[in-house]
Formats: sequence, structure tokens, C-alpha cells
Amino acid sequence: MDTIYALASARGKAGVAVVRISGPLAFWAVHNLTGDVPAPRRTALRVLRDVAGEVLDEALVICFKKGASFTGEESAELQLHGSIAIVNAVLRTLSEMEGLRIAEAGEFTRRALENERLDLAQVEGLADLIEAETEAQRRQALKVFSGVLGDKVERWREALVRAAALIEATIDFADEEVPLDVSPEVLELIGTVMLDLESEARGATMAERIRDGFEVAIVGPPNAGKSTLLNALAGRDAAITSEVAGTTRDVIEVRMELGGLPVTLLDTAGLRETEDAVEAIGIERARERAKYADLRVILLADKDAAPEIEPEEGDLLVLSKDDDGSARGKWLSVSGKTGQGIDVMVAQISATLTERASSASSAIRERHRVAIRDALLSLESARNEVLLGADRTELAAEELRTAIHALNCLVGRVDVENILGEIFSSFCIGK
Ligand SMILES: Nc1nc2c(c(=O)[nH]1)N(C=O)[C@@H](CNc1ccc(C(=O)N[C@@H](CCC(=O)O)C(=O)O)cc1)CN2
Ligand SMILES: Nc1nc2c(ncn2[C@@H]2O[C@H](COP(=O)(O)OP(=O)(O)OP(=O)(O)O)[C@@H](O)[C@H]2O)c(=O)[nH]1
Ligand SMILES: [Mg+2]
Repeated sequence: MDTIYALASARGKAGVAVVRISGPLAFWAVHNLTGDVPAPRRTALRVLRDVAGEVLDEALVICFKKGASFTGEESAELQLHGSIAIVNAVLRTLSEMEGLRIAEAGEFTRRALENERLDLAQVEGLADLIEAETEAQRRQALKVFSGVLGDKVERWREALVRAAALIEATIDFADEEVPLDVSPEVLELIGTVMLDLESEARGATMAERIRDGFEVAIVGPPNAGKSTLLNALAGRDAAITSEVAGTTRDVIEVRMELGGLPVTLLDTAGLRETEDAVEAIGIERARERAKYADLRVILLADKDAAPEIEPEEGDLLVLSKDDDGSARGKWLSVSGKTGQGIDVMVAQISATLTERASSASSAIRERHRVAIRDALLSLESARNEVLLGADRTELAAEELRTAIHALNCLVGRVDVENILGEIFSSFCIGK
């Protein structure tokens, strides 16, 4: 196993820069730099020198013994003065040591995974934690990082292994005089796991929204003030506005944080019958995106006008151009010009999305959703086989094993190699 090292903090000038070293030669490398190996897990102030004895920096050094570190390997940390020259000099000195090489992106975490310090879902949680920009993303990533999914998988696995064992026992005793009917207990075990998996699958979509953002589409007739509202929310001139009806054609996307949730706000072409071919394409796109949005804000300048889009349950109906708030009443009203009502509308949007986000599960990725779906399909078949009777027990056991396999994939107990590359490619070097 190579000993790897990398700058773990961001590149460039900083207060302090952290260099990590991990592998069997980590302490040896520290000894080369400081002439000493400080007591494990204690910070020690040491002068670092290169091979020629030239002083590189005075740094805090921490050693972690094998089995008691982030990676699980012998490792060390150098907390340097955050100068580009010092970092370069220290990295160069490490590169000159026999048996040390620079780490690849995510390689420290990969070793933590290989040494079973983390399971695959936790690694994904860690990747999301580093990417997290909003409060909801931070909370969700921390939950996944703490290993909830792994704990659940363990419980499901135990139940299914027990169900499989019960079935297999009846296969062995198939010739006996009085075969014990285990099917009620087996069905009970399968049923409980299926209920859990179904609830996990339902929350997966919301978990993905927290990760990748909710789409909120502003739709309505031309000139309603959609683009003006988008600009007011974005705090910049993202979209062209004008008194000409039919100004916006393309869908304009602005990413922002609303009430702690990541949101992509969409401004769309005003909806109306038109002879203009280009405008018609814009309107088609507007309808298409609105259809798939998580929330639609239907904006109308005139509350008696036809909305040109059938309001559905969950849509937010908002009256626009209410500059002084005089139209406020049972209608939510805003003005993109004066800002009137925007705080109330934002609070309403964020409350609606927060309510939906509360059903988020710890299955945060497409990969998790697929594994859960596969497990559910196999359990469904297993249940049918059990119901079909004693001569189908081998098939039932087989389906149970397939379901357990899918769950093992979820936390990376099996079949990891092909997905690791993809997961770690999103990591920084030094993580
Ligand atoms: N300076 C520094 N800060 C950091 C990290 C780091 O590596 N270095 N981390 C890294 O990303 C995170 C902290 N995560 C860590 C997780 C485990 C261990 C560790 O040594 N685990 C041992 C001992 C546990 C214990 O003492 O309770 C173990 O699990 O056996 C260290 C850091 C965030 N902050
Ligand atoms: N007084 C007032 N005028 C507004 C307000 N919002 C928009 N307007 C004006 O209404 C006109 C149309 O605004 P836009 O934001 O371009 O309307 P739109 O809904 O994006 O229109 P299309 O892109 O054509 O569908 C512009 O002249 C804006 O200045 C508002 O809150 N108050
Ligand atoms: Mg517009």
C-alpha cells in the first residue's frame, strides 16, 4: 500500500494550510521532516526541514496511529502557515521521499471506505456535505454521513436473512413427515421490510430535490410582470423586461436559496394564442417546464383575466403589479417594482417546499432509488412464491437472496468497483 499525501485545505494563500499524509510510511515521513514522531493525537509544534536541513516552516503536527485515524491507516497532518511557497516546499519535500506519492481525488476517503471506517452511502453523504450550499443540504448530508442508511440496511438484511434461513430449513426437511409451516413468519418479515422500503422510495424524490434543488416556475399571461418579479427575487437583471407583450421566449433559470432550500427559479414566456412562430416555441417550452416544476407560481396582473393555464392543487396564485399593496386581501399580491408582498410570497413558497421536503428519506441518489426498487421487486416475487406453496420454496429463497444483494449494493458491500470511480471523481484532492 502506497503512502499518499496531499494538500487538504483549498489552494492559495490562507491563514493555515493542512497537508495530510496516510499510509505505512506516514510516521517515517513526519520523522524525516521534524526529526521526531510526536505522541499520537496530540498537537505538537515542530520545525519542518527538507533533506538538506533547510528550514521550511514551524508547524503543528498531529500523528494518528493505524486503526485510529480518518482513513484507518497510520496518518499525519501538518498544519502549516498558509503560504503558497511553504505548501509547495513541503509537498516537494514529501515527493522526494521514497514510497510516497501524491493522492488522487477522494483517495483518503476511498481508503476510509476500504478500511470500513465508512460505508458507501456515508461516502456519498460526505461528498454531498462538501458540496452543501444551503441549510437543508447540510442537514440532509450530515444525516446520510452519520450512517442512517447503513443502519437501516443492516436491519432489513437481518430480517431477510432470517426469512431465507426459515425457508431453507424447510427445504432441508421437505421429506419429513410433519413439515413445519414457516410461511406466516416469512411473510411477516418480508412485509415489514417492504413497508420500510416503500416509505424510503417515496422520500427519495424529495431527498433528490434537496440535493439538486427544487424548480419553481413563474407562469402567466404576457406582461403580467413575471420577468420583473424574477429579477426582484434574484436581486439582479437576469431577464429582459419591457412593456411589449411577449418579451421573454427562452426559459430563464436563476439558482437561489429560498428559506434554506436550494431553488431554481424559472421565468417563462407569457402564455397566449400567437401567430409568431418563435413566440409559440417559447410558449411550448414554458408549458413543458411548468408541467415538471415542483411548484408553479401563477402570476396575473388582473385577477379577473383568464390565467391561460388551468390552476391545479398546490399552485400558488399571485396578483402582480400591486405596487402599494392595496389589492391585498384574500389574494397574495406582489410588486416586482416596489418589492411589496415579495417577503410574504417567499415565505409561502418556502413553507410549501419545506413541508414537502420533510418527507425526504436518506436515499439521496438515483443509485439508491434503483437499489431499493430492485429489492422491492425481488421481495414482491419472493412473497408470491411463498404464497404459491411449499414446492416453490427454492425460488422464494432465491428471490430473497437477490433482494439482499440489492441492499448490499446500496451500502457498497458488493459491486462497488464500477461505481467508485464515478463517486470519487466529484471529490477534491486531499479529501
Ligand atoms: N484537522 C482535521 N479536521 C477535520 C478532519 C481531519 O481529518 N483533520 N476530518 C476529516 O475529514 C473531519 C473530522 N473527521 C474525522 C473522523 C475520524 C477521525 C479519527 O481519527 N477517527 C478515529 C478515532 C476516533 C476517536 O478518537 O473517537 C477512528 O475512527 O478510529 C478523525 C477525523 C473534519 N475535520
Ligand atoms: N407598476 C408596475 N409595473 C410593473 C410591475 N411588474 C412589471 N411591470 C411592468 O410591466 C411590463 C411587463 O413586465 P415584464 O416583467 O416584462 O412582464 P412579463 O410577464 O415578463 O412579460 P412577457 O415576458 O412578455 O411574458 C413592464 O413594462 C414592467 O415595467 C410592477 O410590479 N408594477
Ligand atoms: Mg418576461
